[in-house]
Amino acid sequence: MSADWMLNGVSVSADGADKRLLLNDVNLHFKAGQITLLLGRNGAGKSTLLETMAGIRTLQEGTIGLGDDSLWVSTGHRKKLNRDVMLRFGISMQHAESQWFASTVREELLYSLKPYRLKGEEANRRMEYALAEAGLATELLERDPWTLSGGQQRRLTLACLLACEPEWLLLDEPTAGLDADGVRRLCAVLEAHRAAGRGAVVATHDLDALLPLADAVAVVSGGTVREAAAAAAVAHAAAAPQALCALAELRAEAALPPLAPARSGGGAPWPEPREVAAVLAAELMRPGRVLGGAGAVVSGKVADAKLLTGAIVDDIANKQPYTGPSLAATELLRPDRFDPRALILVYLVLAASIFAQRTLLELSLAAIVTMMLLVPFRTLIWPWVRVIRAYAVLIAILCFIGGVTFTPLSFDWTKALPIVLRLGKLLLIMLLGMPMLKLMTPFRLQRSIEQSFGWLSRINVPIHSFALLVTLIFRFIPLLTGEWERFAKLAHARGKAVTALRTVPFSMLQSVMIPYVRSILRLAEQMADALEARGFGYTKRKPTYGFRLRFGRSDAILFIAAAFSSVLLFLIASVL
Ligand SMILES: Nc1ncnc2c1ncn2[C@@H]1O[C@H](COP(=O)(O)OP(=O)(O)OP(=O)(O)O)[C@@H](O)[C@H]1O
Repeated sequence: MSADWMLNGVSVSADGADKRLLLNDVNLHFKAGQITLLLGRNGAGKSTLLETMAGIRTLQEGTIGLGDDSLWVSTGHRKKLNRDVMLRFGISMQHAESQWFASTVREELLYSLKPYRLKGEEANRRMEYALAEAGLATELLERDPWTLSGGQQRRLTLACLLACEPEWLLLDEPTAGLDADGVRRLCAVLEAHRAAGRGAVVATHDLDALLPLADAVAVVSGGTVREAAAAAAVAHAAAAPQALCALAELRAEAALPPLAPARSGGGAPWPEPREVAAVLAAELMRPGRVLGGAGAVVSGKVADAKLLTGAIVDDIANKQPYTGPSLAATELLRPDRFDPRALILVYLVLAASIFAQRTLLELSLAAIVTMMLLVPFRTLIWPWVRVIRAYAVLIAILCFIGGVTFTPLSFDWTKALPIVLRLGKLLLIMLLGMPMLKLMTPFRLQRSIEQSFGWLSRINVPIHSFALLVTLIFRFIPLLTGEWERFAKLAHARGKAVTALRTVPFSMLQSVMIPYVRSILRLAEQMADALEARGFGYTKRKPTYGFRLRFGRSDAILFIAAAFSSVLLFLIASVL
């Protein structure tokens, strides 16, 4: 029998610019020997919850434990993942393809098994067993996972998990893309897993397939989780005694009307699903009330179960207050809010005035003006904090090296000052550029170049090629970093790495570099195909654009604010 998962006061925020809370004060107890379903609308936070349990997301607050062991352990002032806990569970992520990087199915399976340090024979036995359980032929072992069908890839994710024989299965949408046989196999695997005293947490929308299996259901909504029922929120025909028991419990509490006269031709004591759903929703909303025991029941038909669960989820979700950033702030940070031409003009104007500053006082004033202009966009700068800090340290070191004299030992400030001025100006210009990357998409940037300088093509200036090149560079930088983050995620989820999240451990670098380059080339190919489909690269045919940029009111306001600040800085520089 394995141990229970305990989540206490778990909060997680987004990695991105707005840092909004994705999970807020989640308290959950997943029991070993049970299958718990995570239900909720799209975007409710189910995947986030699973990834948090798997240690792929940093905890803002709270603790996660498997039995007596913590997922995160303190080492000095830092927290580190607990490898022992990592080895006890397996996670399959929502999109099967997001977890591939090896060139064959065999290598993928071996990669999952690597942290368990098994002997060759045992590893082979596990691979064969896992493939058979997932219903994949051994001939597929030498195939590239990317060339498998969607359903086969989903089966392979299951095989990768089963090969490791984990105590806990964390599954995100495991039935997506599976055929009927695949679903049957998955259910059989889950039932066997439970029978062995092990546990599973499954995020799903597929109630038809998985609700009949579930022991417990938790409803995720707006980043919080309510235990809809300690036992399955819905029981199927096979669990009728348990279901009847729960129904009786509700009746005993007068939450449901007493046994109704038998319905037409029937004799079944089931109330209408909608009736039960309404009662349950009311019960769940009652302060301090969480349904205990068997919780709630509905007719043996799973279709009815859907109605009930849908009603609960909708009801809870509708009562969640909106906790994201203010709409005005979100609006301002939208990548299509400003015309890229306005942003580039603003940048050039401000950069010129920063370059014109000559003294430390002038530079300080330029810094104040820059900071004031950046306040509304500050959340777009947070992700760069480490880079900024590293650059500031570099300035300090270079200043020290430039200013220090050894005969006699002293510090000559006049020598250090030019370094501060030059690198300080660069820092301010760099800060101004950081939000730009998020405020315009590569495609809009390309449009802006073509719209403004398209006329040059009439005199044979290759402006379209230049615009395309700029777009590709802009698009490729996030692609490189995004792909690296995916590899770091894999290193933690499948490689069981315990280094800081978003980093690949040194020991794994060698095995990751070639797949990384291969993956980038594959993405580049996909991108080239997409561009070609839009008509790029054909000189005789105009590409399809779909929109035309317009210099609007908000662009004008931004430009006026920047121009005013710039003139002010030039004036100060000439007066001082
Ligand atoms: N890295 C991130 N940065 C910002 N927001 C994020 C990030 N990851 C997830 N989110 C947001 O968190 C919310 C929850 O996402 P999650 O993928 O957990 O939902 P879900 O319940 O699994 O949805 P679905 O049923 O569609 O799979 C969504 O609003 C999503 O946009």
